[in-house]
Amino acid sequence: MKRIAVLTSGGDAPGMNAAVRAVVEQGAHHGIEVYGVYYGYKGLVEGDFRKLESKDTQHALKLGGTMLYSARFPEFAQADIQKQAFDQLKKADIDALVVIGGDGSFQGALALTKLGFPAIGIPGTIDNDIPGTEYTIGFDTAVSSALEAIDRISDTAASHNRTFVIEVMGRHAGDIAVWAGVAAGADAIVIPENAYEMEDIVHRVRQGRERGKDYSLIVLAEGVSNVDDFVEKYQALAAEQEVRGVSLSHIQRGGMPTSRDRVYATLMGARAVDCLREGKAGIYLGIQGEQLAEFDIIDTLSKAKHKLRQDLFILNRDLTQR
Ligand SMILES: Nc1ncnc2c1ncn2[C@@H]1O[C@H](COP(=O)(O)OP(=O)(O)O)[C@@H](O)[C@H]1O
Ligand SMILES: O=P(O)(O)OC[C@H]1O[C@](O)(COP(=O)(O)O)[C@@H](O)[C@@H]1O
Ligand SMILES: [Mg+2]
Repeated sequence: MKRIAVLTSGGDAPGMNAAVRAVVEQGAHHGIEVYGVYYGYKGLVEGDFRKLESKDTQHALKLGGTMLYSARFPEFAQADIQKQAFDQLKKADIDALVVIGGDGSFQGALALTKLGFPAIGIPGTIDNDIPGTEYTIGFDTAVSSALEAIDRISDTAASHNRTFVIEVMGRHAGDIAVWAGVAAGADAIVIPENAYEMEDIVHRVRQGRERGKDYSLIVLAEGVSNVDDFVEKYQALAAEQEVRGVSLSHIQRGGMPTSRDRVYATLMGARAVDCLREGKAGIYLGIQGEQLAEFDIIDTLSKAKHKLRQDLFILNRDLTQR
């Protein structure tokens, strides 16, 4: 193996750069040239490749976002477009590809592998919504950023004895909401995986106030509802409370990656190169019980479901319920 390429795809996630850097350095360690593909699958089809050296990735390692840029390029689901990418890779004399992204991006990696071009995935998404792996690059930073914002909100919430509903990201997954909510000591966490009754949430918040709490926090996952609609329905049942809603939106997706995101990204970036050298493809990497693990894209992505930490959700519910 002489030359491999790496791309980032889907929503960017803090720590993606650390994974790119590990691919570049592990490649160099084995005498393999590494090319960066710019703008995900769009750049793959257009042949937007540039050789990466240590100096290109050294500083980026600690930065959020992705130095390779990213794109949502739905056209890549089409067979003729995939063939164009295959041809570009062959033309550039590239032997294998590392795809850093989410479940959608892994489908692209699988399509290329089926065409006969070896590709391997690294989970990079703040949502932590990929089956098999307990962890995705960017999740830890996103939770920390959401928590910092919630902590700031709690200062002003306390000063005015208000109830705040804070909408966090996660598309269809409640992981960011659960982790940020537990860490913030939220009065309620509302996620798409679990049904909820608005009356129950109002009741729980009222109980908290009766126990002397100064303010109330409800962490809402975006997959349930947008925050304005939720606040309207909540306020209708809790006329005595002064309620405010805020969506943290893309604030959660930026910023310098935490040490955990950088370390796991580095582990997975290096392992991806090793896997390709061992002839593995059509798989993605992940973490299980703090250890690196490998998952078959076909077997795991379509057949398994991502497991949310329900124990943490239940813990929070028990702590805030009488
Ligand atoms: N079924 C598919 N087949 C091939 N490529 C796909 C498929 N689904 C998504 N992709 C590619 O992966 C990109 C990222 O997917 P997306 O779902 O937006 O984000 P993520 O990878 O973070 O889940 C898409 O824009 C598209 O280029
Ligand atoms: O930035 P966009 O394109 O509006 O997408 C927002 C979505 O992307 C995410 O931030 C990350 O999702 P992916 O990593 O799967 O792309 C989701 O939490 C959110 O629903
Ligand atoms: Mg996704």
